[in-house]
Amino acid sequence: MSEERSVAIDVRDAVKRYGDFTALKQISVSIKDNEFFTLLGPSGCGKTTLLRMIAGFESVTEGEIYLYGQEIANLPPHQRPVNTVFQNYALFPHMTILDNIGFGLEMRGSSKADARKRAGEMLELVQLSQFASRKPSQLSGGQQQRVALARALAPRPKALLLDEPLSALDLKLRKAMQMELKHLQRETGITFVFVTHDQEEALTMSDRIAVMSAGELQQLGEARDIYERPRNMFVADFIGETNLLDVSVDKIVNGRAICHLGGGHELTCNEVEGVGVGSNVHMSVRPERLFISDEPTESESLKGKVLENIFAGTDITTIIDLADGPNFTVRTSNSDRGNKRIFEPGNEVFVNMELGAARLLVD
Ligand SMILES: Nc1ncnc2c1ncn2[C@@H]1O[C@H](COP(=O)(O)OP(=O)(O)OP(=O)(O)O)[C@@H](O)[C@H]1O
Repeated sequence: MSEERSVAIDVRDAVKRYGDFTALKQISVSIKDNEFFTLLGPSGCGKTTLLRMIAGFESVTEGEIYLYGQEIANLPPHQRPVNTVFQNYALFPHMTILDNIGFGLEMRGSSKADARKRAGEMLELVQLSQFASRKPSQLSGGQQQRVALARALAPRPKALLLDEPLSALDLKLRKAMQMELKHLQRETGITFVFVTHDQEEALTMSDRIAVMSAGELQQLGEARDIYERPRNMFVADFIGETNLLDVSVDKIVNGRAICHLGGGHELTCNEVEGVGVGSNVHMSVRPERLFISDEPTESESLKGKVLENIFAGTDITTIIDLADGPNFTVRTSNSDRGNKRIFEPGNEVFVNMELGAARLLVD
């Protein structure tokens, strides 16, 4: 992703209070032009509130929001250069698909002819031209969602705000729509701000992700960075699966922290500012970054015993018990199984990982 992109939406120290309750605590994020940006977090973390503040459906208690350089506190929703797609589509049931898209354009001052022309183009974009004269109830859930997208894109917003737009769809359709949305964003070059509580969806679709919990920003970065270098316990645990262990820092050598896991086992982790020798902290290592062997194969190697194997189609999950230490979950892909021995319960083995796979977490 190019770094020169200009800032589309700039949220500066935004606070949202509902009476005594603080739903957002000083959030700052800069969303770039043409970016697929995701607000990710569990239910109640404040992501919808932030999206609604950008859209203009909620006031900002403190702080500022700039859209393309313009402070928008006093701008009503319909005057902001953004449009929103809601979870429940909110299509007009008595209107045809074409009219559903054209209606909003006419409300904004387009002539009937222009509105119909633009609506037709939008239906083509979402590949629903053949359904132009149907009513929403005559379409599937996925098709209705595409109509909602076409309608939101029709007035040429600079940014599209999407509030859990795929959550009403079944898993298969949802996966297909994830790809479609991603393509649509690339094709139109419009900034997408996408809200979801589904970490896999966020990782699949986003250029960058802001992970939120309890009204606070936990980490902001590219999908891969967030997955591979989670900053804290919350992010490591919320995104993907991980081995989350209690460790104590024994030594700091050349910018690396040598950590004790119990039972005499040691691992080398990254050094973290503010975490000194003697600190009791948490460590995360992803199951797919671990390899099992009967001899140590990497500099980071821990001795243990296989407890069980769980077959899950594409991969096998193995639980390894370190003598007097914690358990590790190891994921071995089935695709390269020919090259890898599958160890049986009771086998004495080593759990190996590259230097850098184990990450210390700040809290
Ligand atoms: N109008 C309101 N009055 C009082 N509290 C509110 C109001 N709207 C939202 N909240 C609270 O603010 C917090 C954040 O809500 P928000 O809808 O932004 O969460 P969310 O992360 O989008 O969750 P979900 O995924 O469940 O939609 C929640 O605790 C919610 O109860």
